[in-house]
Amino acid sequence: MTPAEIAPKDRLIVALDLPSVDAAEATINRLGDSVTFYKIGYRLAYAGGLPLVGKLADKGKKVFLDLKLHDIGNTVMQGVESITRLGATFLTVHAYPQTMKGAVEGRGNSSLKILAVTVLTSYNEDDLHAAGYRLGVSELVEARAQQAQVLGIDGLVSSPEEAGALRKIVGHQMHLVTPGIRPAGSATGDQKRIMTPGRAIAAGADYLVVGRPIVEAADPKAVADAIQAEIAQALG
Ligand SMILES: O=C(O)c1cc(=O)[nH]c(=O)n1[C@@H]1O[C@H](COP(=O)(O)O)[C@@H](O)[C@H]1O
Repeated sequence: MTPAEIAPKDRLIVALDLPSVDAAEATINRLGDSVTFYKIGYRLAYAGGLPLVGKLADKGKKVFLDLKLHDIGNTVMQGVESITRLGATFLTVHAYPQTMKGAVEGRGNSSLKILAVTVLTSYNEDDLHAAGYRLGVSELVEARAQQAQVLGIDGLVSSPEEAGALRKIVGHQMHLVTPGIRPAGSATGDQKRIMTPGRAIAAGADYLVVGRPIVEAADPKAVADAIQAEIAQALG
């Protein structure tokens, strides 16, 4: 599917960063038909949430399984091979060459798409430096994107701040998935490289990942609907 073919509604991915399967199912029910794409990450996956991947897929929803794998290549390959049977659409790995190579091998010809996390959206230049990196944020994001493309990775996770530059590097061959989304006026939390939904879409993002602004809202559906409207408006 080319980016232009992704329906505006399907571009919002709601991060179900909730403490239990019951809490996740309550949020999914409140969001109803508004939301078609969910992300399951550490918090829910390690709280018994993995079977929810298949359950949501059976209901016609798409699932982004955000496990951010990183290990020796063989272990990543075997883990991803197991994950291909869960019914997820996207799976994250960290954008290290051995890890990405293992993930692509493990994914094989299955329908699972591998997303490489370039530089986490909670990191700025100082955080990268403290972690021992020589490159700045944009240089490291772009270098990793180039490696990911050569290795056959399906998509990239970055902040929307890098989406424009990434689009120039990878064209429309790879999905660009951007967390670090904050509707105007909402709390930033630990995110450092952020944009509003409309600006992220205008910058070239295909999919927006939104967690706390929706799942911690008094009315999650109202916030999700407003973000969907902002996405549709930005797409014109
Ligand atoms: O891979 C991710 O989804 C991810 C990558 C990244 O660089 N930054 C990032 O925030 N995420 C995830 O995206 C979600 C963002 O959540 P909120 O900050 O609550 O909107 C969380 O589930 C993060 O784990």
